[in-house]
Amino acid sequence: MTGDPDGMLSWDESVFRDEHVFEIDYVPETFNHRESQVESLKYALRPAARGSRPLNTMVRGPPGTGKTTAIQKLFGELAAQTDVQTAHVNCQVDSTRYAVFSRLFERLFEYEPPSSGISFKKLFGQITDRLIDEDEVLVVALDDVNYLFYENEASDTLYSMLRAHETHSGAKIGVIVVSSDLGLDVIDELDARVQSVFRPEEVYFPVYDVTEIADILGERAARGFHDGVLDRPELEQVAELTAENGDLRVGIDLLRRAGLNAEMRASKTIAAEDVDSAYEKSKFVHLSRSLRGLSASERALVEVLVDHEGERAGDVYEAFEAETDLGYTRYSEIINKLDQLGIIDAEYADVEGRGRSRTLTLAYDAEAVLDRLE
Ligand SMILES: Nc1ncnc2c1ncn2[C@@H]1O[C@H](COP(=O)(O)OP(=O)(O)OP(=O)(O)O)[C@@H](O)[C@H]1O
Repeated sequence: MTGDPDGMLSWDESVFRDEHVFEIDYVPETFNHRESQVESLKYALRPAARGSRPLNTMVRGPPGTGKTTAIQKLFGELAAQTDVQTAHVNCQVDSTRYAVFSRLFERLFEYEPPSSGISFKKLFGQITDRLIDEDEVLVVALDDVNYLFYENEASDTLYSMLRAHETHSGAKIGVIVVSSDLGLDVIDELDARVQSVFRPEEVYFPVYDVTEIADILGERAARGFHDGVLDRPELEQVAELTAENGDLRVGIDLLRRAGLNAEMRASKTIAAEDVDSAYEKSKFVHLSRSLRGLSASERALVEVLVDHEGERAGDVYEAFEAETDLGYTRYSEIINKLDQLGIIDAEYADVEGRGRSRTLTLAYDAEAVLDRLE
């Protein structure tokens, strides 16, 4: 970087060489520290490259541990080197069986199924016919599959997919289910009829340790910042804060925000204070992501809770009903989902004279939640 020697940025300078590398959808060039997981996935997928049905796989691990990235990388390789069809479905967005299969249709045919709505049976038939006619193998990654469980759609979705080769002879579909909800026992929560046909290979993605985090983020910083912008002590500071949370996304967001903070001070280098103040926002990346996927009524409950923290579920319901007109059953389902997502805590407590009742609290600072709902 050129400029005056006092370490100040001039108007036409930036600490960023390429800010895009800090964005959420950026697929990194190098993907270290996940060698054994990638090997296991390759082993499961290898039959597909030979034209056979791949082994079904269950990928588990906390948020931000590289699960999606590993699959994207392997799908990219399959697309470049084989005829295998791959489909990555984000179940946070497509959270019903119909939506999932619409996405598969779109992937294979390169246009959306008719919006007038065709029956599931027909949609499914068109997908399998296509695979049989073209003699293609399809690998489906159901990413964030926990969302299908929250909507009670997981068993139906998997059952159709796993039995495709029986119901439509010759259709070869393999599935990779990906869950970052460690409280969810995927197999246990499926219906018995699904359990009897689903014996997946298991691949676990543990959190990265602080050394691995520093290595990965150091590499990202070298691509994203100009030389000399981020020194070792600040990189280590970022790595330690990230390790506290375990989600690599926190670290990537932290790098970008710390860079912006340095620029705000017109400084050519990131200082410890830039990292500290960035962390006040970056530590909430997970919350932001969870909130983004919520429906209007789910958001409404979060909003109601901001004013009714710590109250009993029955009392909170009155305020919720006034906002949404929804019944108690749906209300209970929403509580369960928000609890599983870690946005709220719903804990049973004994209430005098009224038996056991759930008390609802936000799992995060109310102000941080409100900021991110807007
Ligand atoms: N080994 C790695 N090398 C480089 N970047 C990585 C690595 N692992 C993860 N990342 C980056 O961290 C971020 C989160 O990774 P990813 O989305 O793959 O996590 P995930 O485990 O799928 O998370 P979630 O369960 O929340 O969906 C991504 O931006 C990705 O680029």
